[in-house]
Amino acid sequence: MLVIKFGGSSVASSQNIKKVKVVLSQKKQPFFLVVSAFSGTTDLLQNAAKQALGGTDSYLNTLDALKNRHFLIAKELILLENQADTLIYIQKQFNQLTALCEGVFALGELTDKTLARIMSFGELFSSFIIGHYLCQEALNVEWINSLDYIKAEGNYLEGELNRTETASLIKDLDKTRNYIAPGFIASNSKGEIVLLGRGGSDYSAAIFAGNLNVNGLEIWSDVDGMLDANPKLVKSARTIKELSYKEAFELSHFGAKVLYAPTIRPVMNKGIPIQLKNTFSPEKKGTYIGNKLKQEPQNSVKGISSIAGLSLITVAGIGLAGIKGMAKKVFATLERASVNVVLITQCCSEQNICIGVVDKDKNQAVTALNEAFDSEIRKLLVDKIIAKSNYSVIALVGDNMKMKVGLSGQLFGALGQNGINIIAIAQGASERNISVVIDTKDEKKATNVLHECFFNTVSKKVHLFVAGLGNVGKQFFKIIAEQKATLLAENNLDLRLVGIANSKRMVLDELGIDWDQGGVALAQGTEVGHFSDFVEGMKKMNLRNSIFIDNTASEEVSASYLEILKESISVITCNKIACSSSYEHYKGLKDTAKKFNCFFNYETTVGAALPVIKTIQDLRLSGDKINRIQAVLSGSLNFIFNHYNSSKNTFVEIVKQAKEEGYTEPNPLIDLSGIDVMRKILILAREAGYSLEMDEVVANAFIPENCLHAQNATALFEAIEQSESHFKQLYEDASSTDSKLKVIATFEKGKAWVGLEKVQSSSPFFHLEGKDNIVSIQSRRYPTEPLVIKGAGAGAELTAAGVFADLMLIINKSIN
Ligand SMILES: NC(=O)C1=CN([C@@H]2O[C@H](COP(=O)(O)OP(=O)(O)OC[C@H]3O[C@@H](n4cnc5c(N)ncnc54)[C@H](O)[C@@H]3O)[C@@H](O)[C@H]2O)C=CC1
Ligand SMILES: N[C@@H](CC=O)C(=O)O
Repeated sequence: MLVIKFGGSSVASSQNIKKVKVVLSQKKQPFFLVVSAFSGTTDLLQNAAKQALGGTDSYLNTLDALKNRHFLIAKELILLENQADTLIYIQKQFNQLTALCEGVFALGELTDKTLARIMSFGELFSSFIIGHYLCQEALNVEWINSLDYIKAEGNYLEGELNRTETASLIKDLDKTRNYIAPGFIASNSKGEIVLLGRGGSDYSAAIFAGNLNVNGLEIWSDVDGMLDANPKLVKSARTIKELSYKEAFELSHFGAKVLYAPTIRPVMNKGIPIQLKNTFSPEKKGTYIGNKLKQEPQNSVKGISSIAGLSLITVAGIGLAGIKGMAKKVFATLERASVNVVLITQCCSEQNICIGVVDKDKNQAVTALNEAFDSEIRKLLVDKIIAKSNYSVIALVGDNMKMKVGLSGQLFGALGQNGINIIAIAQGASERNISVVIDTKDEKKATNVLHECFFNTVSKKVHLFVAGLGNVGKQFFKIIAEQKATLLAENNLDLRLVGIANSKRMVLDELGIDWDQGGVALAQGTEVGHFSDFVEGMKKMNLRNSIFIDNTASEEVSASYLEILKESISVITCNKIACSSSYEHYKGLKDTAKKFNCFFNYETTVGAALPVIKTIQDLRLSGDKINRIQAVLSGSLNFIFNHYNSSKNTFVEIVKQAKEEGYTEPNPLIDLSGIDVMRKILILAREAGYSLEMDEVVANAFIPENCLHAQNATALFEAIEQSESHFKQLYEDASSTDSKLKVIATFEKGKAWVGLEKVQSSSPFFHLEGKDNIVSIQSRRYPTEPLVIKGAGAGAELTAAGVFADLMLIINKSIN
């Protein structure tokens, strides 16, 4: 014999009940069928009772709607000539139900005993209707009333099973016949109705299964089995194929609603396997729970469960340390107050015991504890006891977690990397469950982080927020659009664009924006008042593995890094403003990134994609000391002076060309004035370990005053045009001595300076072609022959590639 239980959604309509019949008719052995109420019925019955208690007659409408639904389903399933018995039964039961609600209405009183009676009708209706239908379909089932077989005592809404009496009542049932019985309901020794708790139909089925010692228990619902995480939180949650009883218990206890936790014990004791199946996809295997696990689990962690609505109560104080019986007093007090303890932690100093309870119990628990410890509180041995709410518990579950070294480290590391604070930790000696308490606002993020961390078949999502869709920004989008599929296939990485902003608009979309359509999405985005709107949106989304990328030249955007890093969101930038702002701010950004377990990468601020900053950092890390840096750091200025020939073209033509080719800053005055190079040498000096400020960098401007004061690019071009003779003079002075003009930045002995110099063919800078940069570093290890980095140092595509490299560096360090 099999015991088979169908949940509320499986019997929600006549069509669904027909599917149930198909499943049953394929069974090759007798079955004992347990059904839930048609979905939503128990809630409506409870509502009707509460409406009646509230003194409004709206309960009558609720009951009417329920009656009509039950009549309708019965009429759709049962042939006209067979309907009478069923309809009469339903009508009689509804008469009783209505009378009960009228009593509640008249008395203004609703006891648990009455509520249990009212809520018991759903399963009685459903089992009776389905039983008659199955008989009509020749499945030959006998309807029995669970009230006559399952005995429970105590709380009317969540009774405690009387095992002995239940066993003696069930044992005489005939295992060669088919039965149907209502789930959820039992009766006590006085014959009153007692419920088995919400979800109790699973438990009813397990009680029948255990006592009849059947071959198996099947639990059919509208999901494919037990998932490895809550699918409402984790879209990539997958069905677990097999679980031990204990694993299933841990998972169902901690929130996996597909199986009511008490269900496991009655069948586990007899070694009866449980199969979780989907009524709407019966071909799927579902989840097997039992002793005979066929597959060696690949992952030590089988599932991640979570429950919200937890309050933490801390009993703390010097009076707790070393005094025997304090813990006993805490738990005895909570037991007397009927408070269920979800989680306990105590540190070895014994100065505090932290208890997790569900929110609804917190006031009761706090009052009881404060009363019990009144004398200790008065003597200041124990602090006044308070509860803090809005917490969630997340648990990793798996039998094979035992003795797995490093697992907790992985758990804490993954959460820490995403800025998720762990408030309390609990791990049993069985090591089957490690639970952490976190703020509920982080529950979804944490569950996803852990799911990606412990189930390596799931692709890892990286959430990207990008500011700037200009020259560099567009190239960056293009690179990702081209690389996305390869990254997914080869690196299991899903780079998801969840936010874009430019100076005018922004879009935020957790589901992801197409990398090919960034511009289109942005054009339809909302207008941005201030960049802080975008930052607020990022914070609110609170997504795991978040990275912000600044492809702008904006001061406003760069001013937001600190706030972003404090959210544990890494920052990548090619914008030089933040790194060349005050030393204190620059240092603060680096320190904040470390403190909040994230990264601040800005390799492209010097030499575009050339590995200049990384090289200096590595030299220092390995103990080298930088003594001197001499460099050509402006791609655009090198391009301009390499291409300007006063007899063939004008200076303004070349500057315009440099801008068009994407080498200059959005405002080319930043290049021509020397500011861009000053910023760069300042950044390099700081990376070399010197706390220099921008106003300490000495620069000799080579453009005339009228150019220096131009307000925008157009005005600048006009001013340059008017000053052609100045530039011609510069050119001729250099070429008359076979020299070339180079803007050279130098850092030496704690000082930095920038200037236009005439270099001769003997100089290593003489042959620097096109838009190239060169950085020559002298250090303790490279005292005479410098370490030289040379190559193209400007261009949107190269810079975007450098930004992408910074992104992959972060992903490789933190996510993979
Ligand atoms: N072109 C190159 O070779 C290199 C450029 N860079 C840096 O790349 C950055 C970007 O340069 P380009 O792409 O040429 O500039 P661009 O002017 O073409 O694009 C700038 C983008 O930033 C957006 N933006 C401006 N203010 C904003 C704000 N307040 N909020 C949001 N978005 C804002 C603009 O709407 C635009 O989409 C600059 O900081 C530059 O120094 C760094 C290394 C090399
Ligand atoms: N405008 C810059 C671009 C790179 O930082 C330059 O000319 O080098």
